[in-house]
Amino acid sequence: MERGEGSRKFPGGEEPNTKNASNNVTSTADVGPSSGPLKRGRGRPKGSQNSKKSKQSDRLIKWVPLFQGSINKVNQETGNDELVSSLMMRFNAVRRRLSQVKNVRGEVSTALRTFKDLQLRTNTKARVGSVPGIKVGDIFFLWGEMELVGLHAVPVGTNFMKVEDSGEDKRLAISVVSSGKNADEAQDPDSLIYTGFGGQESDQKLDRMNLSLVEALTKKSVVRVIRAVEDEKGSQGNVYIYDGLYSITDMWEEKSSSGFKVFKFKFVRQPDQKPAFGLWKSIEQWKKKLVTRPGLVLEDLSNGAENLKVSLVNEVDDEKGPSSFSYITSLKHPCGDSCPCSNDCKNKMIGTSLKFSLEVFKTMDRGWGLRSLDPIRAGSFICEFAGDIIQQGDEETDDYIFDSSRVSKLFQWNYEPELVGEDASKKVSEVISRPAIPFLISAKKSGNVARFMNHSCSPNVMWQPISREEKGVWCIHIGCFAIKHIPPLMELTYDYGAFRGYGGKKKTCLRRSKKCSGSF
Ligand SMILES: C[S@@+](CC[C@H](N)C(=O)[O-])C[C@H]1O[C@@H](n2cnc3c(N)ncnc32)[C@H](O)[C@@H]1O
Repeated sequence: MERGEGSRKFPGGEEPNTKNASNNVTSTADVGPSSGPLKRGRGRPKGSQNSKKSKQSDRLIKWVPLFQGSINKVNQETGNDELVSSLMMRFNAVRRRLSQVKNVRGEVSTALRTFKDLQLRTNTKARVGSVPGIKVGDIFFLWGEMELVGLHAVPVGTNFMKVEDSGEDKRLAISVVSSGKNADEAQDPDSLIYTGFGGQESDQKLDRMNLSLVEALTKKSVVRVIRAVEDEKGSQGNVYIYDGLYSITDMWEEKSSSGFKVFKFKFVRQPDQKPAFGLWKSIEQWKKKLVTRPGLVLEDLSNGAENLKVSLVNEVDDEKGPSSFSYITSLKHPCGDSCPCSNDCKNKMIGTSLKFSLEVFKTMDRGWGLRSLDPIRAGSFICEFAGDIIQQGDEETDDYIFDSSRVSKLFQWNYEPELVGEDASKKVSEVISRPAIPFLISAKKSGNVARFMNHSCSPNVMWQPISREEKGVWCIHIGCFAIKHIPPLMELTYDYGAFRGYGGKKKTCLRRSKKCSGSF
């Protein structure tokens, strides 16, 4: 089978040509832990640390990086969640790393500029139907990410593959991106009217992409639909939502506003798929207050303390809220107030305000949890951990402890150093630094949204403790960063960690992810 239109092939070892590379733009706001001035790690090449920032930014990208997903033949066929999330994580790590170095023109690269040049080698097999490892509702910020995992291989429009039919080669549509620009595409979460390819300067023709859609209609073959929506948090670009499988049920011709013939295709969503784009539409309506948020208990749990409202929602039972606590927005140190640097911190990694609309919600079996109404891009800063720094001793009976010795698990962002001209023999890692002096924070009496984050053995966020001296005072900040793209309303969870420096009893994990270790 061949890949559909728009796929690019680069022979092994060959330096890819940048000319055809095109991509959507990305925001530079979410450069994540790997870009901050606090990067540390084993094996980091000299000059890449913060203190040597100038040397790092002197480094040039001299060739166009080629991202190889390293998907073997078996994985091309079967795929799985772990493979997809590892690919996406590595890809985003490279994207962020590229935003820290100079490009061939000698300018400090922005994700926008360099990413246009980042070539992908995807060996993922073109297929009809769902793609292993990709779930309905998964989000992407670049069409290149969709290409990488084999979901959709062209920047816009229809992706098709060649199929043999009674000895004849035909093209069959396998996925489409609906831009949502036509009113018909944007409104109904269960169907859409999709306009064929071409028609801007002449009549549309029934060939290639359009013919592949006709073939899918005739064969009653399912087509993957990706809905594009504007990325409100990014400066430019789209978020792409995988909305599951659709069937084409009808097609007809119309005259466009410019008077040319266009083909229209009616797509209907297959039943029994979890809501994806539909959920986004609901959130839009809740935010605009066109519809009341079901289960809303409180509009703002922070009572104005946060820059954005933190809603409290219970769609599970009658509980009216968590046990009482004081809402604070930063860490309280034992003697004196918060760290003096919290308001004028030069550290870009950690902001003091919320960037995403967060919601505390009642889970089925793990008390209250935290999620976002906005999509969160991998690497984004989410919030700080607020609470009281406490002495060892009281933590055994405290469910709201942040134990710095438990977050020291190795976590790597930069998996492909050679792509950005770094020494591949020395594994560059974005190891979470363990502060010299372990500490405990309790968010039992005072805390912020972070106190509601539950544990998962397959987490989507991680905490980065940062300690440094500022104005003669030893300051600690704990920043929470997304390690994956997180769709709206997906619970935010982190790995509480297996190692407990201060003792404590184990609890049974009820999250039951595929990699669940049973307890935390
Ligand atoms: C920091 S609190 C999280 C918020 C808490 N769910 C609440 O209602 O306030 C930690 C506590 O939540 C519960 N919890 C968190 N993750 C869990 C999991 N994966 N399975 C079972 N209980 C969990 C445990 O009771 C744990 O001690």
